[in-house]
Amino acid sequence: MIVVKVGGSAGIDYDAVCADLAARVQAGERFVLVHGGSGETNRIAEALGHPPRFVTSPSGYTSRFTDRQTLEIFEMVYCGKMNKGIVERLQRHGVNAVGLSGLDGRIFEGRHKDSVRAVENGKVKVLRGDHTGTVERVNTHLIELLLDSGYLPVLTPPAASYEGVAINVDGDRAAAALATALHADALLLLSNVPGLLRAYPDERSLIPRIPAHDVEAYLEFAQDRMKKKVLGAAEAVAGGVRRVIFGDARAGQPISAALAGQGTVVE
Ligand SMILES: Nc1ncnc2c1ncn2[C@@H]1O[C@H](COP(=O)(O)OP(=O)(O)OP(=O)(O)O)[C@@H](O)[C@H]1O
Repeated sequence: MIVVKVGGSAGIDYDAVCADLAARVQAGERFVLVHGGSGETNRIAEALGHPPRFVTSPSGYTSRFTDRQTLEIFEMVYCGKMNKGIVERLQRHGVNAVGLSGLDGRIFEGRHKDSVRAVENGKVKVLRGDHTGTVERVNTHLIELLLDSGYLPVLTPPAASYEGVAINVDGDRAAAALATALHADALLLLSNVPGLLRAYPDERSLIPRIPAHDVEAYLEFAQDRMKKKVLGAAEAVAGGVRRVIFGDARAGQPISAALAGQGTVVE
């Protein structure tokens, strides 16, 4: 079983990802796909007159401040346009994909964090009305039912809070929790970069290997949103996933290339 998370940044080639995935599914491999949608969400939020707001925590992590209106735009894009676009591509390749959010069947569950500490103009502020959280529990029953019946699950945030409220969660860390819960052999985190770069954005500075016991030491190379990927990788290996690969989803056969060892391999 392999969990693939494909991001939502500009430049990702979903046709390439879906064609590669379909061929491998048809050859008999088991996959679950998780996806993001940040680039398109930013674009649509701007167009709807409710531009995105990113906040940076005192420890340096960047996240989307998700008020109710942002959550609804987020759902339109992630669960609607992005999810159905991927399901449609897979269906065209003859794979019976089923698109679900973490809310559906409570696949992804976690605590709702209503307030966030953010550094703005050098000062720490507490912002309320945030619909975010972190996946703490993965309910795999529905996914296993689908897999056992020959469907390919295509999952996306948001998650469900314990009270049943939709919460925006990081897709990379959700995929890491999923890979752990499913005892996956590998977790692929595919995005619009060749892997983890030592000197971002210089693509020649790709870090090819990271020892599994030392992932957190590599957080220093990751800026802003890449930090969550490195954290997700650390969580997955701590959860028993033997291999995590940061791979390139911009062209070619992104899944096969990552499984062949291209990108940054954590093991
Ligand atoms: N050291 C680094 N190596 C590689 N990329 C980095 C590094 N530091 C920061 N980045 C940035 O991290 C980005 C990838 O993270 P991001 O969360 O934007 O992608 P995603 O997974 O495609 O999106 P989504 O949130 O929609 O799932 C890259 O596009 C790059 O700009």
